[in-house]
Amino acid sequence: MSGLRVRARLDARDAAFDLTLADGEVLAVLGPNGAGKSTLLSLVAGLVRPDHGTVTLGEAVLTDTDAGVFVPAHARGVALLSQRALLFPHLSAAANVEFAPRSQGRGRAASRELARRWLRAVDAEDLARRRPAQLSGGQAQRVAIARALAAQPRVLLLDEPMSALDVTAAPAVRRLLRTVLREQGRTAVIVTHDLLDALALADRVVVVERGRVVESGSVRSVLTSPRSAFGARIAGVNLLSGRIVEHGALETPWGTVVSGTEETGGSLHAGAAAVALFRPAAVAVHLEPPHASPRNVLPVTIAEMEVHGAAVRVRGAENPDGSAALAADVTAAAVADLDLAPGRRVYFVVKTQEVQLHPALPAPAG
Ligand SMILES: Nc1ncnc2c1ncn2[C@@H]1O[C@H](COP(=O)(O)OP(=O)(O)OP(=O)(O)O)[C@@H](O)[C@H]1O
Repeated sequence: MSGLRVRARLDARDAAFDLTLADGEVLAVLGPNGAGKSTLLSLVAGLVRPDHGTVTLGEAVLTDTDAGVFVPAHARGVALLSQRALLFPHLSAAANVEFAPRSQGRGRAASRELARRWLRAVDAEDLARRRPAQLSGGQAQRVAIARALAAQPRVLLLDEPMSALDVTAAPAVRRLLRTVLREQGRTAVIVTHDLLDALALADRVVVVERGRVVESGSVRSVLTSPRSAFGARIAGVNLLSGRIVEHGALETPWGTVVSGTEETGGSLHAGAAAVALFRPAAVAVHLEPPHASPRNVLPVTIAEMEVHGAAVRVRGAENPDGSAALAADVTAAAVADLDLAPGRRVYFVVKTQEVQLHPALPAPAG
């Protein structure tokens, strides 16, 4: 047996999980509030004991209720990173990172060297002497990532690691996590509310509802053919699939070219299979194509309109490849001003910086 396997029931929280994770796989866990996502991480981390079941990591049995096995959290080879960097407030950043190897019995000099290496890896070397109170949220989270990695965990668990960061700090942490998770081939489980994070960071996604895994597959498959209520709700993101034709530009099979920004640091080369994602709220609807650049102008025939929260969601006809129609969220005033109605030919206009380009993911595993 390799990888992580969880088969556990926790009755007090009405949770019953059965899932496996291959070595080197990154799994994103999505689901509504209170669905049991954190509970799943707690079961793996050894923070809660299931009423019944097993948690295994490769050959190691971490939990086995029948056999009376429950390896304590610190001895599991599992690191948990939460929303807020839980650094020791009285220790410097460097001492926080050193703590992990020290508590595993490494010598002082070796621990110090490891801490330096990991702080450098998260681009926080110059913060080494600062106390947590002197760090911004994003800086503290980078130090917390260094501390988690310095423990050399076999599995990294991340509980909404970007949700407490402001919008300016989140991209750097997301880029760092992308390096840590995707390029270093780590085994990891990331709980997130953000589908775009799932897409940027994970190989596979599971949707958790009421303490159960209700859907599992590639992020794209969950996006394009959701089978759970939550999957359908989160699929409210526009997605176009195609190939990169030049840096920062994707062409769909029917010849539409969309420009966007790549958060992955320029790894998408011409010919690469990719997806472009943008939120309906980022789309403006025009009756004539605007001339201002840099903007994407997508001709659309309105198929339907529906009230969507405080906005009106305007949906185009299905794309030529049968993928979900593009959607725009506009104000009711705009609907009236532009006289929008089904059948009308309009232009969906979206700024380049609102479009995220990502590599297309491989087919779902299992
Ligand atoms: N420490 C706890 N003790 C008892 N019940 C808990 C505890 N933590 C969570 N629960 C309950 O377990 C259920 C699952 O909660 P959990 O925190 O795992 O959900 P979640 O999917 O992580 O939610 P959120 O997205 O809101 O963080 C909820 O009904 C919650 O009230």
